[in-house]
Amino acid sequence: STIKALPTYGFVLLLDIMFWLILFAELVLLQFPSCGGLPGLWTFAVLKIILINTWTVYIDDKPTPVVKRFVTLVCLLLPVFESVRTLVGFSTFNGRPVPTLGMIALAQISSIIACAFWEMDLTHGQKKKGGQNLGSTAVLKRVLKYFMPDRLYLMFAFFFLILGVACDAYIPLYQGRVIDMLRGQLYQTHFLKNLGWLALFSLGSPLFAALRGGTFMWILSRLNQRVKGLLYSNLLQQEIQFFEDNKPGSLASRLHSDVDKMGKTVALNCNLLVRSTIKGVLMLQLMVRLSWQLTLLTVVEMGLLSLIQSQYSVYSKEMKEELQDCQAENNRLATQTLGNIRVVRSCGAEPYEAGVYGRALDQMRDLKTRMGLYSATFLVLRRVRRLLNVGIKVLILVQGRSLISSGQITVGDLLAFFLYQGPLSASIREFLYATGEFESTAGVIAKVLGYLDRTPNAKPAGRLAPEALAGGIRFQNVTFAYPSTPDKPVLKSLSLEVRPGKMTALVGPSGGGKTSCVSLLKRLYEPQDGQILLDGQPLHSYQHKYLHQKVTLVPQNPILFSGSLGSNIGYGLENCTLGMLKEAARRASADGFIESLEQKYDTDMGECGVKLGAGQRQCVAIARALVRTPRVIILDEATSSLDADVQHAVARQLRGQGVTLLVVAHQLRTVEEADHIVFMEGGAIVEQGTHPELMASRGRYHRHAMFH
Ligand SMILES: Nc1ncnc2c1ncn2[C@@H]1O[C@H](COP(=O)(O)OP(=O)(O)OP(=O)(O)O)[C@@H](O)[C@H]1O
Repeated sequence: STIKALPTYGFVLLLDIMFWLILFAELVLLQFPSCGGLPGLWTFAVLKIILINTWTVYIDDKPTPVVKRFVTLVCLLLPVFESVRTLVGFSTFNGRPVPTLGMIALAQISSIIACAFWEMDLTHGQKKKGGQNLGSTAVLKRVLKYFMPDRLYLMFAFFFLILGVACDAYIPLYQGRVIDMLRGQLYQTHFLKNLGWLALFSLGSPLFAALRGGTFMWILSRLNQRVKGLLYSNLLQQEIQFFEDNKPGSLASRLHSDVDKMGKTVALNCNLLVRSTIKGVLMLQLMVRLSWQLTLLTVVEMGLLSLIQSQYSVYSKEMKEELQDCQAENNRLATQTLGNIRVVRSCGAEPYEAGVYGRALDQMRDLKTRMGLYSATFLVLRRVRRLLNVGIKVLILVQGRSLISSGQITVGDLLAFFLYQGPLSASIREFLYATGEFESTAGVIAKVLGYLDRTPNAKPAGRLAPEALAGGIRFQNVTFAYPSTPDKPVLKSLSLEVRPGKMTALVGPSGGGKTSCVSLLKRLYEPQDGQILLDGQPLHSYQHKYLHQKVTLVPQNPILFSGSLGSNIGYGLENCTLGMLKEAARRASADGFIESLEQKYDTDMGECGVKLGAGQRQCVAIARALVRTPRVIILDEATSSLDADVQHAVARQLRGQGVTLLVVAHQLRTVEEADHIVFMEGGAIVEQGTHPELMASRGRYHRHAMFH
């Protein structure tokens, strides 16, 4: 699209030149002394935008937004530049009829460079999850959105940045002037004034740099806090499968190091980009004022240098990464083989392993040869560049000498010119570094943005939260496969009724689908077909918090968090009193051992969690479920570690509450008393009834009971 739009860009530049020529001609013909200062320049720019935008339609039916941006940039760059200069008090524009030809050319070249960077996107596009392409410009725009709440502070930061850069840019100019005065070339009356400016700029430069740096750091810390908070709460909303696909370690690294990297890259590189661009343009303009011929020579030399340097940096970075990967792979190969030497030996695979390692070494050798070739070529180019540099310096001196002798510039001007060369090349390097650096981290940033934007792959929770809940559950033709194995349904058109206030048991061999039913009931996954009803309403129509408070799960291996034992029982509940904790612990038969602990409910689980036995942990988990005053309690092998007496005491307690009990068990002894027993195998219900009924029918349940 860029190539296709080239004639349009050319047309825009031609129109711009044509308008300037018309302006020059009119001023000469009508004998106007100026174009009307800044207001005139702005009016002229706005007129140009309207006319050029209207006329580009003749050459391009549908000009892209980039073309429109280009038109705006070409037209507005000069008035903006002159306005800023007038604001900081350095404009000489008011004294001139119109900007010089050099300035107009500079504005056009800057616009071309800026648009080229923007449109080329400088990226190869980063693949977003779902195959969507997210280029680095889009990434940058997205990240800038997160800076928006701090836009006022950002304005301050950029204000300090511009002031600092302006000070930096004017220091060499005044150094040259002061030197001229020392040589008596300029009027001595100006000496103190120029010295004052020099001192002011020299003081302003570090002061504004410090203010700019401090403000940026502060904005950055606020951005990190904001993005991490948003990312963390969005991660917590994701469906369970997401956490199976993305390991906690990688998510934590996204949350911490990648968000830090994102903020740092964008803030520091925007800072560098703006600083180097403004500084570069300001210095170029001052250099053009000193001598456009010398500037042209310098720009040619620096362009070549930057091109060579940036190409080499890109290649060397890519190859270093390739080398690191190659080394890691070789390391892995050697460790794997040497670590499993018994298997290698017993399979007689030594020659095979030696061959594999040999091929990996060949790859490494080829890579190192390529690296050597590149660095040798770069060395030659650097020598050539050094020669070029000396040649151009000699040309500048020769040209400078003739300009001095013709009185066009002073010795101070020539000195100032040389003083500008170093900072200008540093600005170009900074600019290239910033764009390269941003490009290399665009992938990391795109990933963070992908997580920030991710919407959970589950039905959103509803608003139902009835005061009274009977606790009846019905599975209606539920078909379910785990998202990681979509072709392998673990529940096949399952229909099941769990009566309110009764005890229902799910039994059957391992892998039959019992835990999957429980997971669906807790909405950890969504069924692909059919629905699950709670008191006649689909599960997803209940409020998220309400559902998990009324339907509680006690897993076989409960997880206790660090913190006090009390906070573990009341986990996730606001306004949970000690009385409520004690009552829940009593009903879960956990009060006995808790009271024996030195700090009772304040005992720190970080230290003590590991000391609790499996049975005690299960009691804490049952208390955690009971403190929520649930209407449905799911016990997934939840009392397997309790001794028989405690098991019966807990079961009696729970049955006496009138709550619905859904018990998953391997040991049939624990479910003999259940009101209803469902035998599951291969994701379907094979048999159901009471214990005596099922035993009498002598089917699968009976056979299973014989072995358990
Ligand atoms: N997260 C998962 N991803 C993919 N498949 C799973 C997942 N969890 C369980 N499965 C599979 O689903 C099937 C049913 O497992 P489920 O845990 O529901 O059976 P179960 O009857 O509870 O067995 P157990 O008594 O051993 O816990 C099994 O084949 C299992 O391999």
